[in-house]
Amino acid sequence: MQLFNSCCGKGFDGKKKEKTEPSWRIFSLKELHAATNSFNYDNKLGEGRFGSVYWGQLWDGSQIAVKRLKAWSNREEIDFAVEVEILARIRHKNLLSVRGYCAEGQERLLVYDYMPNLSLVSHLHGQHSAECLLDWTKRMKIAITSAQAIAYLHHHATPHIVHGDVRASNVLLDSEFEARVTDFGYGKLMPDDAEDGGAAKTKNNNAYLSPECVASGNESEMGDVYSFGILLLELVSGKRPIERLNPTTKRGITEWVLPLVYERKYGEIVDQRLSGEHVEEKLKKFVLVGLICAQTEPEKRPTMSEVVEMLMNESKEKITELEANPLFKDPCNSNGNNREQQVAAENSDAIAEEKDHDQQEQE
Ligand SMILES: Nc1ncnc2c1ncn2[C@@H]1O[C@H](COP(=O)(O)OP(=O)(O)OP(=O)(O)O)[C@@H](O)[C@H]1O
Repeated sequence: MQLFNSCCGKGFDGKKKEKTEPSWRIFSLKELHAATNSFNYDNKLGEGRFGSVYWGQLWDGSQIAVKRLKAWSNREEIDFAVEVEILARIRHKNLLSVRGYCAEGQERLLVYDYMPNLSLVSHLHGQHSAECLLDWTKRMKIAITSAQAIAYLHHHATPHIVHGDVRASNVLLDSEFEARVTDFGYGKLMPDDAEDGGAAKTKNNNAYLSPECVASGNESEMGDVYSFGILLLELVSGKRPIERLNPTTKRGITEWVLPLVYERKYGEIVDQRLSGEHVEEKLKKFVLVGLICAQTEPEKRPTMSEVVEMLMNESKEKITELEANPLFKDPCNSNGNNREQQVAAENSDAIAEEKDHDQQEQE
């Protein structure tokens, strides 16, 4: 606890913080009760696996989102404090880091800045989806900035952090529709004995989870890359990561996108709500990068830094290079080509036979 008190009112790194960046601190339960109208139902923003999130307003007028964790029981308090401190140290303009916490009695609460444009999922599939506020330019910006945030976690944060839960509901949007990736590093923070621990996570997170992560239950950087690939395809197409085709059949987004890429039908992949405002070359690049990230074999996936580089690279040669990846060659079509060659060969044999036959008749 000493650790936290010594940090109150200052950034951890001791550098002068910008005015817009609120300082880290411990909140009292009383203060959070006052801010959220005693966790009133009307203040509730939603509910995740680890608890409910409430909108609140502090005495200085600033708006916060308070995550009230459930099932906090047996762990030592210092574990919570230490883990929260580690996460709160991680600062990047496209990450939504925890702003403070409250640990009183059985209550454990995490405090964040309130994001007025809520989550990406609410714009793609939820309450804001009909308004279509996310135009093509905003989507590209969200893709690049969320990739940068995850790359920062993987390659620059100390310690390096595996997000472990990359998905559209964890990409929040600020007033400028800039991405703020949140809920990173929860694997360590959340208690092992939480009533809906690992199993529920695997179940709920299924659509974004890499095959190796489903098999082993272990999170990894390559697993984050896979999840990001799914997120990218979702962002471009506006489709859910898994679609139910009928009561018994489901289809993953890659299963739908890949055949369209084989036929180079990118225009059928893009979200039809965007009514043609996309740039063809950029659309192609985002789709190809999404699929390259969401490959089954983890060793074939790029790192998140490479993903950022690919998304930002404007050269046409790079797109041609991406498109030449064997992943985008239709295995059936190559059989089809063989078949075409076979049919052509059979036809030329038949023509030759016909010629022979004609010649014989003339003789
Ligand atoms: N800082 C915030 N500002 C605005 N809305 C928020 C904020 N944090 C969370 N929310 C909203 O609160 C709801 C619950 O969030 P929470 O992170 O608990 O769950 P989730 O991300 O939907 O699911 P999971 O916990 O399974 O990852 C979501 O709809 C989310 O958009």
